Amino acid sequence: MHDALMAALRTVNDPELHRDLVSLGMIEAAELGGGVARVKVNLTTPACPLKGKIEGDVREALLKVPGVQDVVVTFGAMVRAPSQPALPGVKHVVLVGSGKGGVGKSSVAVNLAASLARDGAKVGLLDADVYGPSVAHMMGQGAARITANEERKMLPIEAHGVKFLSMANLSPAGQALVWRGPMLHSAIQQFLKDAAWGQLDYLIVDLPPGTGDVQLSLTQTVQVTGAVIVTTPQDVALIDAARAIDMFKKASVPVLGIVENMSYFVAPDTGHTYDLFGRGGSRKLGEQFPLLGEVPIDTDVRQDSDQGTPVVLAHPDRPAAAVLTQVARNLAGQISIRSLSSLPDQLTVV
Ligand SMILES: Nc1ncnc2c1ncn2[C@@H]1O[C@H](COP(=O)(O)OP(=O)(O)OP(=O)(O)O)[C@@H](O)[C@H]1O
Repeated sequence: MHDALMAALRTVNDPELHRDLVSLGMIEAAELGGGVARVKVNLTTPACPLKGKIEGDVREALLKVPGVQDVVVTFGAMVRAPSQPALPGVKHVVLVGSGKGGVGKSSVAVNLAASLARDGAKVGLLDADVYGPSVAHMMGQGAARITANEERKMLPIEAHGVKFLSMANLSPAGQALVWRGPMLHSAIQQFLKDAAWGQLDYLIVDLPPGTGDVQLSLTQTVQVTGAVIVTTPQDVALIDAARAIDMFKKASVPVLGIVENMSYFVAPDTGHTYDLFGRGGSRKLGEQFPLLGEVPIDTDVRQDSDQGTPVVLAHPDRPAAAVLTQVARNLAGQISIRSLSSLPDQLTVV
């Protein structure tokens, strides 16, 4: 009967990876007892954007097998590392960049990290926006100070299920750090390599805006899975975003997708939607990059940040939070696609 179940499961494709669940090695167990088929599917990320669809397709396929009256699908998840993991213990480093400042890059980075962690992934967040580190404040840990373990490695601070490091937690509160190029390079190296990140599925890196030394230094320091570009819809922001895309291209960093932030505003009193900056402009950046989501302007995004809890956790039902959650899942899906496209045709079959 196991064979019959597996044969049926071979007809179910992962909708994003376009290969069947069996050859992808995603079926951990499949058994039939008392007319009930019990299947455990191991997803390629706990933040799988298409979990519901996979469950429906598995159910439909198994109900066609003679003797199956009911189907129980359970899920596990294991994020697969690329052939060359980014850092020891860290599977994927994802850069969050923007061409220009103030487009909401840090807000997106923080909410991506919190959302992936809430979905069950092991997540780190590195604030490499050394000129304006805001992650610590947005995580409600502006006053925390970084300590070291017995191996003299920096211990990331933990909040909202995310481990993070920020320059803001090194310097006395409210004081700016003045860094020059080589110091910046070594500071970022240390944050990446001399920190006790432990086991991480995703290390999200909030880059400084623009296309300067820090961004390049990072792409040369570790094997990066890819970059997310945050932009707003107006032409000036898009021109700068195109420049950032070009920088990543030259550094051989794949662009995993675009996030259009402050895309539109829904008036709370009338429900009217206003495209303040000309919504949808990021599609002009080219069809070749997935649009991970269009995030509306929502005062809760700012207020929750100021109060130290990302909006995806503080107000998950707000439209902006729902989009940001979907952006995180779409990103996780893109990372799975990237990691699996480099794997052989046939993986372990149970
Ligand atoms: N979708 C949104 N709705 C409302 N406010 C937002 C939204 N996104 C970001 N903001 C607010 O806009 C301001 C700038 O956001 P943020 O600091 O994330 O931008 P940034 O691109 O990282 O900026 P910098 O270039 O300074 O690093 C913050 O006050 C933030 O709370």
